[in-house]
Amino acid sequence: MSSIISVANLSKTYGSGFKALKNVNLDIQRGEIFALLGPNGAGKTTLISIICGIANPSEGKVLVGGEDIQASYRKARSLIGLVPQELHTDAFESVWATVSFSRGLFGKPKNPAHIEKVLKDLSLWDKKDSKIITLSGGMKRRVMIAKALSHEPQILFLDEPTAGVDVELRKGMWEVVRTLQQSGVTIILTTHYIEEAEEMADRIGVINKGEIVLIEDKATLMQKLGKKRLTLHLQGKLGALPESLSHYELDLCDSGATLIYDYDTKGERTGITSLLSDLRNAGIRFNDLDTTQSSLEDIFVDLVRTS
Ligand SMILES: Nc1ncnc2c1ncn2[C@@H]1O[C@H](COP(=O)(O)OP(=O)(O)OP(=O)(O)O)[C@@H](O)[C@H]1O
Repeated sequence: MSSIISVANLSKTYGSGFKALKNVNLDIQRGEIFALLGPNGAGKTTLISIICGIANPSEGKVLVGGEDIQASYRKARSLIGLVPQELHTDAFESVWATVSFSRGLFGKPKNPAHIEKVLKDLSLWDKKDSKIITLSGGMKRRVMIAKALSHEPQILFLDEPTAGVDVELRKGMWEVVRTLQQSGVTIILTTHYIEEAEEMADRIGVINKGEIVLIEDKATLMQKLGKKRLTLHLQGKLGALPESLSHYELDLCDSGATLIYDYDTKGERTGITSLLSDLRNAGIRFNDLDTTQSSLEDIFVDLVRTS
């Protein structure tokens, strides 16, 4: 895959002197769904605003489809559809008029067939003549997506697409996003919901305090999540591990009172049975044991705490 967005050494300092982005480097691949995770105030909206040409960078460069977002603003911007966090539409206009008007803003000639396809893809076709004010919250969100797609962009930004939305509606939205990806659109979404990133994304990026602290394929991340930890609370303290256990990757902690063994739940063998038998043979006894599994949430919380 080739990159459709390339962000290099991007920094943003607001007028107040606040540094909202610090040397961000990020490439978005054509056709992928990329989820940008981060706590409140991490810089997600600032990053999206700069890529979409709404805010200016203090330093660095952004290319969209090979076009510089500042030097070739109109060309670069026409490749992007943006669905902002806040829903703002003219309450008394019809769905059809609202979506068609958005296309006009990009200077594109009328194309009723495209607007019809977008409304059908988003299950809004039977609402095309309804006034926005009469729609449910979920439908209004879909109108916002239809507006963003009206000028046939190659890239769609969804800023917190399911914030404050109930579970049913969130799942419906995921379906919509998948359909859009299948139609060839590259999607970048920001979210607070780890579950959403886990469910939707091909790659996940984590931003904290203006810095990208992780970018990883979801599959690789999930593999890391397949690890489990067995903790054995020993009866007596152990000075060192006996030679007979040296082929296990064990950690002796708590001044020799706890033994830790990490294993792969997806591996062919976990090694637990033989470890327990070798421990018995070595005369090492324990009072208790527990197992824990790390989740994307743990990784996220850890990253955000330590960075
Ligand atoms: N115009 C501005 N002037 C000064 N500081 C700003 C401005 N806009 C945003 N900030 C600050 O920059 C930081 C990043 O804000 P941003 O909105 O990008 O975060 P976010 O990750 O999108 O947060 P949220 O998840 O809450 O939407 C915040 O501390 C915010 O207060």
